[in-house]
Amino acid sequence: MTIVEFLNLSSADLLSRETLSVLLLSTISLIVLALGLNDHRGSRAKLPPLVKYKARPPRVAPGAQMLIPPLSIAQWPILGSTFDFLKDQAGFTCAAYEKYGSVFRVYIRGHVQAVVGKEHVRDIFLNPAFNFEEAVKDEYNLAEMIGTAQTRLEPHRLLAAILTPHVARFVPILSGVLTRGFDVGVGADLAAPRRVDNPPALVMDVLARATTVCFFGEELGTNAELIPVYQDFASSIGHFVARKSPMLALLPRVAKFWIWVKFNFYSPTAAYRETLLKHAMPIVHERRRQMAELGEEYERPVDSLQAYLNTVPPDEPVDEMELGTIMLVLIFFSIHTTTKRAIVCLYNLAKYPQFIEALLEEQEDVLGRDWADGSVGLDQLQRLVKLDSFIRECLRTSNRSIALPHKIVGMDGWELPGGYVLPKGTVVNINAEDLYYAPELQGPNPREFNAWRFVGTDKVASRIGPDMIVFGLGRHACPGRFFAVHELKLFVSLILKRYRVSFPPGAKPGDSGPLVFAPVGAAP
Ligand code: HEM
Repeated sequence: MTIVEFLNLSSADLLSRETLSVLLLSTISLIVLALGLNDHRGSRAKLPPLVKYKARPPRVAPGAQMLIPPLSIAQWPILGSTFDFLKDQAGFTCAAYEKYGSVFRVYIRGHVQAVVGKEHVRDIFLNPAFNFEEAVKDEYNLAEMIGTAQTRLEPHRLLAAILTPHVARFVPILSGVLTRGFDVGVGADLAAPRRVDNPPALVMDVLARATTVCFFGEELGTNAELIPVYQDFASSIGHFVARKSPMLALLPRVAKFWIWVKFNFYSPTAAYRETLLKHAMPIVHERRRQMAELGEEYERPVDSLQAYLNTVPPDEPVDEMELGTIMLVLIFFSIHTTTKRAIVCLYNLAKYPQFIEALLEEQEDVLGRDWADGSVGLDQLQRLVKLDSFIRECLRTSNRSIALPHKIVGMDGWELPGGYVLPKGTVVNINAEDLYYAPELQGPNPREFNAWRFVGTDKVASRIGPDMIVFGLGRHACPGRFFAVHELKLFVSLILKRYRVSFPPGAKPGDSGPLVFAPVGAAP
């Protein structure tokens, strides 16, 4: 939620059950605050910008100064710098960097947290002393929220078994379903330009169907009762994870308690799982019946659901809790993440039309003209190098400024240049501005959107490294990134093939708002 959205909350929002409940919890929290029992060590009175660290001194090399890094500007009680940060994330982060250097602390969204520059990325992602799950556990327990805590499922291993090996076979399926999605969402035989008022909703609809057809097959992927589950599950969890309510955003302890109450007494996850299973189980039974009856003769569907069923011994029943959770895991990690980046690609096509001609030329050279029906293959997608660079540039330029928190768990204190020490338990974020706009990592003029920035380099869109952490890095790096990039490539290719996207007359080019889809040939 931006500050503008916060200030524009209607009285209905303010009187909503959630806000009122949170207000009550907030009052309790304020009393706790007043008693000094919280850990918001951000107020000026308690923590001057640069202090000697005294309590529980961490182990440091002999002679090293024991300094914790400075706390950034504009501190308010409880709010810290939250609103300044939300108002202009990039400006706030760059100003703090300018003032304090590569390591500083911020007091945002109810926590004092550290922010470090690009030179520390490897440490944070590759050193097991830093832990992502522990960082977010202060606020919520994702495994409990999406249900994996009640099963033996490990998302990384799961995808290695039921998604990654099948990605090549999903490519033609994706192109077919995406084509149909655009037929419905924008129009199959568009004769004149059409204004789309809510492009993000269109993108979500098109991608949710395409993704879930690959995961669960045609019938479940296009099931009208399940489409809202695919679209809403992640945001229903994200509402809590991102702490969208202003009260939740500012009071992490209250938020944690609220999430605990919500997920222990009226878990939305259980309801979503039940709806999924209601539709999935008859299909599962039918597939297993045919597997048993026809054996090798059975033409097994190409989807992740079938890949999972192949692992269940024929004489054992399918564990419904496990299957339902697998479906939720796939939905949770894939749809919103990919949709968000597809929306960025869409608006960038409208903002930077100068790149379109070359993208189209490449498309016709590599794919020919009649590929959209599902005849495209993975090898062809891999030859779309200009498109790949365009997508990586979209990924590079669309990140949160302070991102990917990890908690120091495996050492008493982390020593940094300048004599600073971050004690065990500190949550450390990456300064994404420093990383994504450093010429030594990204090439010349990093603030400029250059679609061909990565052409002729080995930096493909799915390649992670200390210069690209949009998919994380190290042990927990996103296992769905190859699938996601293929999907983005097909999504952009289809738009290029069929439409010219622009902002409505008089509208300022930006990252949101209505767009005009003109059929190719009728473009202005
Ligand atoms: C553009 C789209 C996507 C983005 C930006 C993205 C980003 C991320 C990030 C940042 C992480 C955390 C990495 C870390 O902790 O180091 C992650 C983890 C994960 N992603 Fe993605 N992701 C995307 C698409 C997908 C898709 C399509 C799937 C397929 C289901 C997927 C499945 C997962 C899973 C299962 C994890 C957890 C891995 C673990 O905990 O070991 N993601 N993703």
